[in-house]
Amino acid sequence: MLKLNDPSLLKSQCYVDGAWIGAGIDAVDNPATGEVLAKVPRFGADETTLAVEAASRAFKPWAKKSAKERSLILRKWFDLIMANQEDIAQIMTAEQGKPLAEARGEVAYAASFVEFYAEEAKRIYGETIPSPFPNSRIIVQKQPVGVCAAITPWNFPAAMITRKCAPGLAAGCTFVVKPAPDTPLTALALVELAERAGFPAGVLNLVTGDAVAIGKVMTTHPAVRFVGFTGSTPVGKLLMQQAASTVKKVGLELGGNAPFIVFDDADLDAAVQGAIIAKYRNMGQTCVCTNRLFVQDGIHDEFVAKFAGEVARMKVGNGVEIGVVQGPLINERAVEKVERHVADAVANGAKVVVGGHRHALGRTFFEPTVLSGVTTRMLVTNEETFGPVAPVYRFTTEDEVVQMANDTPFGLAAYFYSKDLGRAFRVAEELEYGMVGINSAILGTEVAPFGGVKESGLGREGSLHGMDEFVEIKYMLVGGLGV
Ligand SMILES: NC(=O)C1=CN([C@@H]2O[C@H](COP(=O)(O)OP(=O)(O)OC[C@H]3O[C@@H](n4cnc5c(N)ncnc54)[C@H](OP(=O)(O)O)[C@@H]3O)[C@@H](O)[C@H]2O)C=CC1
Ligand SMILES: O=C(O)CCCC(=O)O
Repeated sequence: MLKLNDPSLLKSQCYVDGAWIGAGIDAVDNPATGEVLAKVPRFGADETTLAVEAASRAFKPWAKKSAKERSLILRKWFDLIMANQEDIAQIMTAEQGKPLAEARGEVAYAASFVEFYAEEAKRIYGETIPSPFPNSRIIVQKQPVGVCAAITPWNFPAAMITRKCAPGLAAGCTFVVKPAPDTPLTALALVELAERAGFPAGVLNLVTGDAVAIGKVMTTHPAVRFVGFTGSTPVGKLLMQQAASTVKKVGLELGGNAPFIVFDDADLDAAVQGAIIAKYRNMGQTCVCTNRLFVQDGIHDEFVAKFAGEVARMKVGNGVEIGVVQGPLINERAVEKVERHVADAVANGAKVVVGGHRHALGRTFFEPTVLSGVTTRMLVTNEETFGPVAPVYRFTTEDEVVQMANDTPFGLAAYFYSKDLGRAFRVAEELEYGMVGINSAILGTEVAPFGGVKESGLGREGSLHGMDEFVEIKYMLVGGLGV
């Protein structure tokens, strides 16, 4: 059972127009134990329409508040999230599976977006442009887009919500959020803290339930002006199509197929540590986790031996246990996908260096795995595995590896290790990705623009640029001034 300092953070109702509503129907379970943690409502089109209407009524008064007033409420939300960091982390590990240390880190990461955009709320500046017409002025003003919808995944149950909502709320938008069915409890705890922080009724609403029905309302209701989604590319494409019917803005953070390249001249130990982080964070279940490791001939065997040695030492178990660095995968479907990818690679000639099977703990646990001798004919090359499997490819030249790295419809994150400064700029500029880690395996921070190119998505989250999605630019030409 979950033991929280503040048990009232564990909610099992949805939040619409400032009220907690709905009966608990859909079970949320702990992927490590199978224990049912709570049941949440199964809402559909009708309740989502009510939530959109509430957000629509709340929009004008919220947008008319001064930037400083909105900023202060966001700041209070940040303070409350950090004051309850431990409870939210416990809820997150229980429903999502990531080790407690990672969950605490995600809560702080989630809060950082709220803090950052509380500050940015006061800096949504306009422009004045020298007018080509006599006696006139040109003024450009930024205004909030209106009601926004956010559909979020289970792998980052807190950060994907705040990374979308904080800039929008700061700009004066209102929200309807649909969290993933595996992880609604973290989201509900955040909303409970938002209520305590003082967001007026209707400004932030959350519904759980039938994804297709909820998504349909979010993408077709004329009052919704922006739809933000993080998840798989096929669902992102569907939402984009649906949103076209009323020409909504869309922000999409979709799948990745991140390359991690180690050149002969790399710092070997740093590259091994980087590969561990880039591959096994959240059990390989992040869109920026590396899906393909390319290692140059001269350093290949040494890298594989050191890397596999580290991976073999990883402790697997329930994320609340001390020393555990690899928890369960989100569900058995995810384990089956990982098994399919490993079996396909082995059938086509790859060698299992370490791992390769379901873990002795059973059900949702999979052994952290390293495969060598991987070729581009295998499933792991073309599909996001989203699990703890590191396929290692051998390469010879820089041109060859850049071509292999770019040979995918995806373009979210890429990483490479090299001490050659010329190569660093050359390769970074050639990689067709929205984000590139150079001798670094961590990219996410509230101060930098997170997002992809090609089929990995549209728009950016975080940083100054993350605000662009939530504002419309209005140009005013003021004539007849006589000056
Ligand atoms: N970019 C990323 O961070 C993520 C990528 N993925 C990738 O996707 C694969 C599958 O994972 P999965 O969880 O099924 O991802 P999905 O894209 O199916 O789910 C993400 C979110 O979208 C919702 N959703 C699904 N279909 C619709 C719809 N028609 N309308 C509105 N919302 C919808 C889901 O709700 P519901 O579950 O109720 O359908 C969930 O909240 C993973 O293996 C991974 O490769 C997954 C998660 C995050
Ligand atoms: O997997 C995702 O969609 C979010 C990545 C988390 C991050 O590093 O910001």
